[in-house]
Amino acid sequence: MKDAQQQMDEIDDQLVALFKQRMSLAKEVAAQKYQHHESISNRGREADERVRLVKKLDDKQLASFLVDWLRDTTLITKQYQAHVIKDLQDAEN
Ligand SMILES: C=C(O[C@@H]1C=C(C(=O)O)C=C[C@H]1O)C(=O)O
Repeated sequence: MKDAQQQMDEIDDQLVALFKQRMSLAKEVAAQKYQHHESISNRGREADERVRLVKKLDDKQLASFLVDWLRDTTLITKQYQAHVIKDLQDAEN
């Protein structure tokens, strides 16, 4: 049990590094969306990614849990992008 929990903590360390990387890229995408007056949400891309990743997971039992995880991740990403765009707007005024 201890060993499994320790391994989960190590995975969390990797997730934090990946979270930071993903949010940094989301910031770049947000700036491009702001520049081109595009909406934050891209439901088509979200749906395509969901299909691709569920296929990649290849696990029927885990599929709906992955979909929930992706939904939360995408929501948090879009909240961050809204925050980034607000900062860009404020900087212009
Ligand atoms: C990161 C983007 O912005 C939004 C967030 C996404 C995500 O977190 O996967 C996907 C599409 C968009 O709704 C993007 O357009 O690529």
